Amino acid sequence: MALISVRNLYKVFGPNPKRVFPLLEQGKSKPEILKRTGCTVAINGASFDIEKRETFVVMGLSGSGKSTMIRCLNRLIEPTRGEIILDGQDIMKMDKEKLRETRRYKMSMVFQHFGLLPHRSVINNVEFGLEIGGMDKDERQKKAMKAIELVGLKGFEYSKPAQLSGGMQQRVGLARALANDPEILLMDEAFSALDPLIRTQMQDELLELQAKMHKTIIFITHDLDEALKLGDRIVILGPEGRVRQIGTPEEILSSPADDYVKEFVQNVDRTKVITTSSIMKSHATVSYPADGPATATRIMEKNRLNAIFVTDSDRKLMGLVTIDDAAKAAKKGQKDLTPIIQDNIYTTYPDTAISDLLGTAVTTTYPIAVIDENNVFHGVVDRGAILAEVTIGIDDEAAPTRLSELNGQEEDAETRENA
Ligand SMILES: Nc1ncnc2c1ncn2[C@@H]1O[C@H](COP(=O)(O)OP(=O)(O)OP(=O)(O)O)[C@@H](O)[C@H]1O
Repeated sequence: MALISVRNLYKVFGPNPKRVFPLLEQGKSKPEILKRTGCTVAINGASFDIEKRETFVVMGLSGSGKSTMIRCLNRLIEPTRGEIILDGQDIMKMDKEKLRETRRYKMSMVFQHFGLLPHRSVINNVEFGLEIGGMDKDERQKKAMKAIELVGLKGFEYSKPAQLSGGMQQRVGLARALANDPEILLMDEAFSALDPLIRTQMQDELLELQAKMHKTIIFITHDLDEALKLGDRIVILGPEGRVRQIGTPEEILSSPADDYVKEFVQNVDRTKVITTSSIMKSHATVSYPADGPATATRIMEKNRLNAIFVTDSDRKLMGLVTIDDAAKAAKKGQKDLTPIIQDNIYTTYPDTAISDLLGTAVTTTYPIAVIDENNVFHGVVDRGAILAEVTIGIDDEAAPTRLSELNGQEEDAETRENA
């Protein structure tokens, strides 16, 4: 079951927002509705599920409703209509006390501009929420220290925010959100105010932290690269506050739902996002010690292969034999594959980005074997599939031309001139 389930969520800002719904049903646009009613449709019928422990990115251009969306999830902004179910409980129906408890213990927020109290030290900032919640001093300081260590700020606990760089201030913001160990982190453009280098570093650190913490993270950004890097799944909001697509980075890049998303993603370097698993193919193997050179030769001939991978009885990859070696060994009557197994072959993992395979792809003669962390063989990626991914979307106007075509064109020109 999803941790958070959002159904038909609407937020309309302005006087008497309910009168906007008939206009929405008639398909009136956001600017038209604003003109006619003075109301702004910020979220227009959004539905999605957020799974436990995933990083769910809400992505869209300025004004598409991202901040409104994340604030509706904890009702910092009161939705106009819809349902938000958190762990089986309807947030829309919670009374003030229950809502306060949910905000305090279940979800914490990290803001773009850090939101730190300037006169308080790092540790006092981090423990602030716990203090408000009435936790005693020893316990809250212990929790705050743990969070400070987690974000790599040990040694700075008694500094004031103004003494820290932007990246460090945002670490304090993150530590403050983590201090009460909430299940859900709401991060609103949390890295957008940082210099590009620091921003990249914080993204990497968040990925590392998340690998240890396994929180459910809802991360808002207007930056597609950031969304693709951090998101397990991404929801793309259109300018009219509608959900345009929900999917993994690979799904969004490979099959954009409409022209809006297509335009969004067209300049992204796909090879950095698409991973080996999406272009992996199955490949014939022989099993050691059951199969010998004669079987290997037969399978290669049947499948028109010049080499075949060898696995042990647990499908662990041992190496590869070529058809020449296998045929020679079979002719000599050898039964054992061992002397002809080559183990100087290339391997990769299912989650490796295709861009990391390019160098190998142009040098190796054989497909690259895809294995998991236990060395179990899953399939192969070949040069053709890698190049196909790299060349998608490349404008081929200046591509090489066949010599015969060039000659043909000259002949045509001559014929025209003579005519
Ligand atoms: N308090 C408000 N009153 C009226 N309109 C609002 C209010 N807050 C947001 N809006 C409008 O709602 C729409 C969505 O705004 P929102 O801030 O959620 O978008 P966003 O995607 O987060 O944009 P940005 O990245 O610029 O913050 C916009 O058209 C905005 O002008």
